[in-house]
Amino acid sequence: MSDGPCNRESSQVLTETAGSSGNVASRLTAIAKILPGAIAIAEPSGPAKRDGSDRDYALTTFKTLDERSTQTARGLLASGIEPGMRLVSLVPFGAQFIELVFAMMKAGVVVVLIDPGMDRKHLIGCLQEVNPDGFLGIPKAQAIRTVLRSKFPNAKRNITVGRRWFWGGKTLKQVMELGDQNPSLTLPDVQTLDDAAVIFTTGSTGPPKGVAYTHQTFHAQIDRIRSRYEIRQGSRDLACFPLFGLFDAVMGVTTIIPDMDPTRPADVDPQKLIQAARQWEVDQSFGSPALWKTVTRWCEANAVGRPFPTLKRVLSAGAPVPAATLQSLRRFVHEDAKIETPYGATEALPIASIESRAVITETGPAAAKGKGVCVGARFDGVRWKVIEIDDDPIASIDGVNELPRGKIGELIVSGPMVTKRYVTRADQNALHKVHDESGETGERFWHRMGDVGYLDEQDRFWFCGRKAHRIVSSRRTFFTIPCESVFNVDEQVDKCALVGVGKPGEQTPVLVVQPVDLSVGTDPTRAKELEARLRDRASRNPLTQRIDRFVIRDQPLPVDIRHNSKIFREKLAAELNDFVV
Ligand SMILES: Nc1ncnc2c1ncn2[C@@H]1O[C@H](COP(=O)(O)OP(=O)(O)OP(=O)(O)O)[C@@H](O)[C@H]1O
Repeated sequence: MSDGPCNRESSQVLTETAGSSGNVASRLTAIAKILPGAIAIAEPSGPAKRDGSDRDYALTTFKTLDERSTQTARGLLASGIEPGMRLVSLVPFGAQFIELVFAMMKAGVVVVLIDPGMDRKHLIGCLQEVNPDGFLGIPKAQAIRTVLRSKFPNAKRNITVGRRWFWGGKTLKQVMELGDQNPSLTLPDVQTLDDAAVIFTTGSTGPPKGVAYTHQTFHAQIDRIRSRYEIRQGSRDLACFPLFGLFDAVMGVTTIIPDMDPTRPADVDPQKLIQAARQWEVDQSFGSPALWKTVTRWCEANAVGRPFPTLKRVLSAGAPVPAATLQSLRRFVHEDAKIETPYGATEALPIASIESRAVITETGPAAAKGKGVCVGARFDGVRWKVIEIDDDPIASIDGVNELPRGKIGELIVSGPMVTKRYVTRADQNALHKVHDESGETGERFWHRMGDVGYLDEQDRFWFCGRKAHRIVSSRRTFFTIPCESVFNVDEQVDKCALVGVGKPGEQTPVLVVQPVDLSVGTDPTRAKELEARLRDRASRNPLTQRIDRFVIRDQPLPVDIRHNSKIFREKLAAELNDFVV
């Protein structure tokens, strides 16, 4: 497969990165030199005004962000923390979070980032497996860590962000004082291939996996995101997806921290976003599909005109975004806005992207007929193949059977943004990494995304669901996304999930439906009406003809915490299997 037009851009990307030090945090220092007085972060301070007028914000310039993170990095090193140590960040998203992540990276620390909203059992398991050298966290987090300390035998370097109570370690204030007292302490010389972070997957297919990020991974991500989305210094981003604040800072973009609970994006108050967007003339925003659904629903019911007139770049990732949501959102943002849906995974990001107009006019209507969700064309430097589905490890690329265009299989990817290994649940490495001795790709391995779909004639990927969620009956395989799309077009269906009951090979597909009006689930007459309509839809499409079991719920479907958008189909399947057994 040729890289075609990507080659020119790749050399440009390489040149851009080559000039900087290996440490991704050095990009912040470079930006601070160019834009010292520009605002890096604006964070609401005090409550929103009742009349919706301008509110107060605490401001951090790029110069301050860079200087303070350097001072803290020196303090970390002076307090005995060594490059390469793993420190867990347990600081809520905000200006301080961004500053501390840069400080840890400048000190050469491997930053462990974990979703605070993650299921408690998984959270403790993930942290235990990561075996951290310490925790940098707010008092509440340190108190819990102290109670559980036997689970973290190596966690000796603990820093409290705020007041320290009955546990040991230093406070951030003490660390910063140490930094101040050691102004000539040299920061480590970090290489691009050194580990920078451990970031966890969302856990849609079992407990979250800890992914090792090198500085190179971040460099590759930043270069591609900036170049494909034409992100310029001076932009203002309403960062509804916390990690994007880190990218903003190194791209010279101002991060406006929204007044919302980042662990519950679907519960965002759209009026607060509108107010912030107006006050800051925000031109960019990143949020999950569930967040944009909440926003568009509110705007449809309440908004007059365009509530986000300056918003020209909207990014939404993590799960498919329905064409209807995109179409609706277009009415509320700048008329020339680009609404992009990047596709990728914690292990490999970004892989592909598609703009809303292509979805609305072309790929969305095809998706509604069960063709899958087109996630677009690949990013510069990405290589991809669709191979025959296999649930076992594949040791070498020589052992894969590549499928022709249009055939559904599993997607494998390679490129500089693709991470090499899991550091927790390390057994998953064999199932997800494929060696490529030829090194033709520039990398010596491929990552199996765990997603199924196909490539079209324009080399775009059509996502058909997770490999682990496919339903294998005695007659055929059902892929979740194409089947569900056939039912999602019903105006009474909010979301639905196709899950399998029984053993793989003998599974029966069951469609579990979350109606728009949940009370339908407790009203047998209306539930029967909805079921009859869905049955009719099923019978009219060859893909869904064999689906004849429907469950109409009176509760929302379980979804992930990070995006509120990925349906936890495994939980549903377990519930149904228990029920049937
Ligand atoms: N634009 C998109 N459209 C559809 N699905 C997407 C998109 N972007 C990401 N995804 C889905 O999200 C997955 C990556 O999510 P993430 O890395 O957060 O963890 P996860 O895969 O949900 O969890 P786990 O790997 O632990 O099961 C992709 O493999 C894909 O299934």
